[in-house]
Amino acid sequence: MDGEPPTGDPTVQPVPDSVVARVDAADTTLSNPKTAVVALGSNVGNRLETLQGAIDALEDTPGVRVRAVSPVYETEPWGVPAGSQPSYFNAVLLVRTTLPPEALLERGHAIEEAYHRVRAERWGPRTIDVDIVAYQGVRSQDPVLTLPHPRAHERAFVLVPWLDVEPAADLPPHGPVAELLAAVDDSGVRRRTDVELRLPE
Ligand SMILES: Nc1ncnc2c1ncn2[C@@H]1O[C@H](COP(=O)(O)OP(=O)(O)OP(=O)(O)O)[C@@H](O)[C@H]1O
Ligand SMILES: Nc1nc2c(c(=O)[nH]1)N=C(CO)CN2
Repeated sequence: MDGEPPTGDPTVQPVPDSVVARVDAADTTLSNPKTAVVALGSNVGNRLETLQGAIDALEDTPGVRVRAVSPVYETEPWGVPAGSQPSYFNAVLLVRTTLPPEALLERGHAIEEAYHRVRAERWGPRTIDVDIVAYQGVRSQDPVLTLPHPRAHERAFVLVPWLDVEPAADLPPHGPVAELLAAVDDSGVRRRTDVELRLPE
């Protein structure tokens, strides 16, 4: 018959090159997880339970594995007048993920919503804050997702727990986290040895 493919199976259509390229690119992402640094903070409600809930929710996300969880630090609110807010619990996680950075941020926002975080004022009190501190070598100036996080280098409440889980950490373009830490005031960052966050099984 006219037009019959030479292979003999008339149902097999050739796959366009553009589709093959897209599928191959997706496969590379899936088999090539990246490391991201995620900072958590909470200063409203049961801070420890909320941080643990956020860790568990991240672990339950397809394409995300929580690899390391820092100790818990009780920290003085940064960027607001002294005494105007309750103290925070802060922690930092290392995650391995096949999600692109934007999808990881979206997941962080969904977790914030699940904890009824209210965005009323800049740096206002919150049940949970999920920040992407860094995503394996990615640099972005996009205000929706700036990478690395544009204020991480000046925040002892991020640098101290980050160094715990990654002693050789580096924060481009600022430099080694250990050196950055030496340059900031960490007097308001106290380790809470009486409480602990669990790495999900
Ligand atoms: N690396 C990042 N991690 C998380 N959010 C980011 C990042 N870069 C940009 N953003 C954007 O910042 C916006 C405000 O975030 P959020 O309300 O958590 O700020 P904040 O925690 O009060 O302050 P800060 O950004 O100083 O930590 C978010 O809607 C998000 O799109
Ligand atoms: N101690 C402390 N201060 C903050 C924190 C935080 O997590 N911990 N988060 C802020 C906005 O992201 C602003 N100030």
